[in-house]
Amino acid sequence: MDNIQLKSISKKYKRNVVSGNSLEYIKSLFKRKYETVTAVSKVSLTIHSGEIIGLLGENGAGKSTLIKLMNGTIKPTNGSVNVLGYNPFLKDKQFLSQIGVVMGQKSQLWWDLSPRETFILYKSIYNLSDVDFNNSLNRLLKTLKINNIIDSPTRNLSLGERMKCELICALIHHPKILFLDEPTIGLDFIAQNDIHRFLLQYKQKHDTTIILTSHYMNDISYLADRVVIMSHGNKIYDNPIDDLEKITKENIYLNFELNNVKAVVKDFNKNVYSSSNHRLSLKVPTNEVNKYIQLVGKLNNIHSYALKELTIQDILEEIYVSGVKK
Ligand SMILES: Nc1ncnc2c1ncn2[C@@H]1O[C@H](COP(=O)(O)OP(=O)(O)OP(=O)(O)O)[C@@H](O)[C@H]1O
Repeated sequence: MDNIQLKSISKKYKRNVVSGNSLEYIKSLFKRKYETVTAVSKVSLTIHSGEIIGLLGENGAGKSTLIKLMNGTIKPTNGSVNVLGYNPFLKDKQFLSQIGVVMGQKSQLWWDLSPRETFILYKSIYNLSDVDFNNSLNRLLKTLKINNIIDSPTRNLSLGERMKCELICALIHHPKILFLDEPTIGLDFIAQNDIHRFLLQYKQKHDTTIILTSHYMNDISYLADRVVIMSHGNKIYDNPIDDLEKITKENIYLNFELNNVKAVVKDFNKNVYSSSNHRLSLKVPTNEVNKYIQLVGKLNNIHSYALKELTIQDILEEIYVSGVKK
């Protein structure tokens, strides 16, 4: 079943423009000049129930704007958005009760309240019965293992503890869709892993649709069923993670130590992954490794070579970087 349908949506923002010199700046206080920024351009996307979508892209690529369009925070300039049968921007109560949102850079916890007190506020916002609230909270606390901290003021908690509490706020009412905008930002490796494990476990149990943005490739490669890459407001890639897995098996890095990389590099232009004075890394089809060793050996004296398997992160980085350069 489709949960989210975006049809050719665009979002343009008006941005105030001020030139560098101070006279222009003072003038602009009286007569403002604007430019139009296209944050999202004609994006179509269908997301099915229970999918985890990993949204990737450089800074300013349009990821947060896309999430805000899906959860109704902003209205598209063009195109249509349908989430669970609703126009999200109309903020129907029924719609809001079926989504949860975590914006990694914006807290939904009250700084001077304890997390438990904040959870109780959410209980009344979502109109949960005592039984539903207590069952849901106890289950979430048990899986996230943070029983011991939820009665301290939020300001005293670590970033990792706060993020786990943010997840409770977003999930206390069992939403069908969870929007996560950089949920692991600033977290150490252990806290990141805790969040990964929790999200996978939660999704398996509740079949929740999850839309996740992150700059950490391991968030995406560990969690996502499907990867969508944005660049300059456009969707440049949209494929299942299994496709990426296949590419990692079909290709391999062949790393050489050579006398003179320059003498070789031009003949392998499209295979070159990286090069320096004495090191050359080629990306080659896995079943043609011997052919490439022989070809390089004919052009230069090979000191040594080694093979390195590709990871999903390598492929994602490549697509991501080529999109940014365009
Ligand atoms: N409220 C706004 N007013 C004007 N411009 C905006 C507004 N919000 C976003 N933009 C611009 O739209 C573009 C896309 O921004 P967006 O926040 O969606 O990118 P992002 O991919 O989430 O970036 P990041 O990874 O840095 O969070 C950027 O150029 C940004 O400056």
